[in-house]
Amino acid sequence: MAPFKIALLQSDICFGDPVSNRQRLGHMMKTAMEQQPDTDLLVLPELWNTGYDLQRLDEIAEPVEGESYRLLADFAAEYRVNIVGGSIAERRESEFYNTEFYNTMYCFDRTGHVKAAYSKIHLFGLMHENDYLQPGKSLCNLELDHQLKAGAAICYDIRFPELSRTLAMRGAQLLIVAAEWPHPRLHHWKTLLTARAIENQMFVIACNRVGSGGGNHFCGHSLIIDPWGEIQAEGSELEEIVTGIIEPEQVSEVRSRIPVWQDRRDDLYYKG
Ligand SMILES: NC(=O)CCC(=O)C(=O)O
Repeated sequence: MAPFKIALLQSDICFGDPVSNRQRLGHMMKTAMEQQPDTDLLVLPELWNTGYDLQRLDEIAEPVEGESYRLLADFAAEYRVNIVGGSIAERRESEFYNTEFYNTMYCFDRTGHVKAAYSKIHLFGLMHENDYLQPGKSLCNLELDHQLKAGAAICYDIRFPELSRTLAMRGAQLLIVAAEWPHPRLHHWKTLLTARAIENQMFVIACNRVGSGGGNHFCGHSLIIDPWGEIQAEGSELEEIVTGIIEPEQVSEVRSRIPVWQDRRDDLYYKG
């Protein structure tokens, strides 16, 4: 399997201003591809179109396949690159004709076709998500370039090891995380992501935003972690593009060194 070149777009986000955010992220995606034209995968942060301006979702959330979605799809096709589009604040009409809002990640292949969609399943009460958003109802596994198996998570999701374990058991060799993770929990961010990599013997790549908004100051420190738990690349707390190369073979190599998959005691674990 060929090495995979990754760029995490660790951007700031303008609170409640999708037009500026599309300009900002559009520019950053171009810069990433100019700096490294053979990049295989771009990853954006969580809620990059609106930030956490949840009170104004009625005004600023986008319809399904709205402008932010189109920006990502068109860019993926033009630059022949895979994109995991962080997440977008999205509006949907329910079957009862109510408007509902979701925190949704779209993943595009190199032709601009959507490969997978994932709406955040664990809503984060500390940032009032459960007052405004509906939780997603399914998990998300996907395949990049028909060779690299991945699973998706959004921010708070990384606190739930059952999620990454399930994605890994469904074949994921790579966990892709989009986040708006604030201080003072930088230590949790790094520790949880490293634990997810070590316990599942998988790559973890995580794109966090920087800057401030809605009373939070976001940590940055986007990470590329290998299946042995070593940090291959780490962002600062400033806007930047964090890059790295992952070698998919390392997953089977690490899994053969410590056989945790064979040694699991599924017969004893809690099943609900
Ligand atoms: N946007 C989020 O889900 C933030 C999660 C977070 O900060 C945490 O501590 O968990």
